[in-house]
Amino acid sequence: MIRLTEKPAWKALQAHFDEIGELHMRQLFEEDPGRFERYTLQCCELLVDYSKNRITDKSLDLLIQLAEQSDLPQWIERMFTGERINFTENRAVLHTALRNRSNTPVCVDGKDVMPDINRVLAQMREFTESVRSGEWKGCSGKAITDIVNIGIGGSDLGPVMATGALKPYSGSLRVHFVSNVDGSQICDTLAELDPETTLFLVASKTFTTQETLANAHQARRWLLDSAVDESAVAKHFVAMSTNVKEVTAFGIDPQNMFVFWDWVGGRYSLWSAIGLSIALYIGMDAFEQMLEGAHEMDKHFRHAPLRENIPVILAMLGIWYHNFFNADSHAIFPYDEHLHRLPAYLQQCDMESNGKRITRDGEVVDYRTGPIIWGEPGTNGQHAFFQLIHQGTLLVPADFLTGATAHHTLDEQQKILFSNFIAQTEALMRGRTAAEARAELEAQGLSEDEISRLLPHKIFPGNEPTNSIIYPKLTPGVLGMLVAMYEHKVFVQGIVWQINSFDQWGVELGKQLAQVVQKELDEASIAGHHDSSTQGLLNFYLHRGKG
Ligand SMILES: O=P(O)(O)OC[C@H]1O[C@H](O)[C@H](O)[C@@H](O)[C@@H]1O
Repeated sequence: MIRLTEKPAWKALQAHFDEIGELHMRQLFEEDPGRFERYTLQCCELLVDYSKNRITDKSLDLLIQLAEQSDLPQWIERMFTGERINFTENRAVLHTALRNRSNTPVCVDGKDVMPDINRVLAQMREFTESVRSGEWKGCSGKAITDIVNIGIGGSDLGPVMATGALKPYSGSLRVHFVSNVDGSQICDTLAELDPETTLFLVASKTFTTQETLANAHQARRWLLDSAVDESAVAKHFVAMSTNVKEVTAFGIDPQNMFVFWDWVGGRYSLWSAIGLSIALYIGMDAFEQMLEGAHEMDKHFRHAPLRENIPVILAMLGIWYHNFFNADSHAIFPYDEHLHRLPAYLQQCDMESNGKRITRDGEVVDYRTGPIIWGEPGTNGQHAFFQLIHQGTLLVPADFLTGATAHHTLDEQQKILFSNFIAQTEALMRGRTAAEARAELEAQGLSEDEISRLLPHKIFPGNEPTNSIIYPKLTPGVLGMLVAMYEHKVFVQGIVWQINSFDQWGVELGKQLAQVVQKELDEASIAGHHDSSTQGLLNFYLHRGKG
């Protein structure tokens, strides 16, 4: 494998950066009135305007050449056709099959996975309809009113994000999420609930995750405290997992189990049975609309030429900033309150996928890989950290997302929201020159002394890159498209960076050490092999702050 930094397109990008790295977007817009037309892409209802980026046609040519020199089209096919591209875990990567609404066969080792997928979707439909209609009864004969999803990481973040996003489509069931091993979360959640009308969904791909099992056992004890006997578990617990053995060992009837498969990565699993809480909340029809939206994006990603391909363009722009401008982070700003957990969801999707430093050849990389993903909904961020983006010293490329229409009827507020979306992306691009700042201060009637004192503080460099991602309304289909768009963006970057985006060995070490420490705490005896900091903290805990 040719090292990334040895590729001709990489070297050409380096030279190109030296030429245009300082160029201001203001100038690019002034010189080129067709910039919006040329630098926008559409997939169904989704419009992506990437014109406010520090690029020219040549930058795009070179970035696309880099994608080609990374064999991206071949890698896309390898993923969609079920090759075991997650080679450190020897697994295929087929979350796209979960939303393959055209139902064409998708084979892993010669076996079509579509019949199994369709079987679980049918099982989810039957179950969700039964719970939502009140036909499914709890152990005392009452209908279910509250769903508690117990899971963490990929078994939590997707459902949390999607149920938040699709709240306007919800029915009468309330949904709660317990992920943290901190007992406060399950205690606070259960305190509001009635065991007779609560249904627990234990969501865990492996069914061995410590946090999830601790919370699930606690929920089971809470239920049984008020139930006549253990048969209540069958009416109040279901599981979504790949591990039948552990689900059975926990005491959940395999009849109440919704399976998925090892070729579904945890952080790509909201389309699978892990999405059961979403389906219960919004109904199976709306859940399938979400799958359809994702499928539209999959078709676009698989078939659109690289230059017109939304995830490819977003990915290559990210590479442009992280690798050539040395940007450390990428921000996600949804101007859509319902997407308030999208940044958290994308943190796992992106950072667990591309936070790697070893190439597919086992070498340490000599370039940056995955960025820090962060963000908050607009307009809240504006009143908190936007100062740094406008006038600080760091370059923070950002995605701004919004819907043209809201689900509420407060048109005036929607207009204010949209105005802010537009104003921020414009201000970040244009900035404010010294001459503009001076003119403003003069118009306020300030003395020359006051003007020269204030002027440097009133200048905005601008030239901060943003993508504007806009849709008519946040429907299940649009949400599916958005999430699939980001999944594929992450895929493209992983391919170019020559890493495996689908394993997550980096989460293991902490888990192993926690077990050692837990044993020491159980025995109230510390083995003494820790460093002085760790030892001191353990002593503090054991003596409850007195030692
Ligand atoms: O679904 P589970 O097997 O319980 O795993 C939950 C989470 O555990 C680990 O921390 C992994 O890093 C995540 O990718 C995964 O989503």
